[in-house]
Order: sequence, then C-alpha cells, then structure tokens
Amino acid sequence: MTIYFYSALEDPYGCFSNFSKHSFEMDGVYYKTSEHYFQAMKFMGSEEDMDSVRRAPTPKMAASIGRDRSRPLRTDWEAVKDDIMRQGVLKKFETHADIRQLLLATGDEPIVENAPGDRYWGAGPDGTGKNMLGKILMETRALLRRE
Ligand SMILES: Nc1nc(O)c(N)c(N[C@@H]2O[C@H](COP(=O)(O)O)[C@@H](O)[C@H]2O)n1
Repeated sequence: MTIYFYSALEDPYGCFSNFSKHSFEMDGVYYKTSEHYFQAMKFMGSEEDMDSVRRAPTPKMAASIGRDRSRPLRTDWEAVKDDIMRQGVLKKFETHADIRQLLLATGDEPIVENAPGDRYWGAGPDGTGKNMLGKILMETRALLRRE
C-alpha cells in the first residue's frame, strides 16, 4: 500500500517531510532540518546567504529565504539539486534511529510526497508529478538496509 506524506506535523509519516524537526550536522555545520540544509545549499559561495537560511527559526522560513530570487542562486543548482537532496535526506535518517526504523519498516512500499503544489519533489495536484522526494526516500531506504 502506497505511503503518502506531506504535513510534517499531522501525517503519520510526517517525519519523511523535510519540514520535520530532525536536525543534523553536515561537514561540521548544524542544520535544524533537512529543509534548512537543502535551501542553504542553493547559496553555496555566499556564507552570508547560507547563514541566513541556517538561522531561520522554522523550515517554512528557510524555504522562503531559499526561494527568494533576489538572492543569487548558484549557477549549477539544477544539475546538483537532486544529489543535495539525497545527501540531506540520508544524513537525516542516519542521524535519527527512530525515524530510520520507521523508514525501514515501510519495506518495499512506494512512498509519495502528496504535495499538491509541487510537481517536481511531490506528486502535484493530480498525482502525476515526478515525486522526486519520494524516490529519494526509497533510494535512502535501500541504502540504509545495506548498512
Ligand atoms: N510543505 C511543503 N510546501 C510546499 O509548498 C512545497 N513545495 C513542499 N515541497 C518541498 O519543498 C522543498 C523544495 O522546494 P524548492 O525546490 O525550493 O521549491 C522540498 O523539501 C520539497 O519536499 N513542501
């Protein structure tokens, strides 16, 4: 049975969302959520902009800063964004044993980010979106199974 998630606070699998409150360190730097990590990496090369994202009190605010196109987006973003998401999601689940167990316990079930407004990371308004975050969670699950 397909596992759907979207709201970090309300859904049974809300911890699969990048907005869930699961912090980690990457390369010695602290991130409050995987959304903070993902959005900060848009500004690699500008410590000031990366820090603005890192300091954001909530993942929603981190996303808002990351989507602010008055700040220069790194030029290779489209080429690297999937791998950055992979790295952040893997680190999150490596760091927190409870959610790692929950992810592993989903077995081989499909995982879908049921995000109506997002046809790339989620399933979009009609379920035909790319669901890249769901795919990355399934890849992460397979990697963690081997560890
Ligand atoms: N909660 C939530 N609200 C939205 O409006 C969304 N688009 C998403 N999806 C998440 O957005 C992140 C990437 O966004 P951008 O590429 O910066 O637009 C990623 O964490 C998606 O899972 N979630």
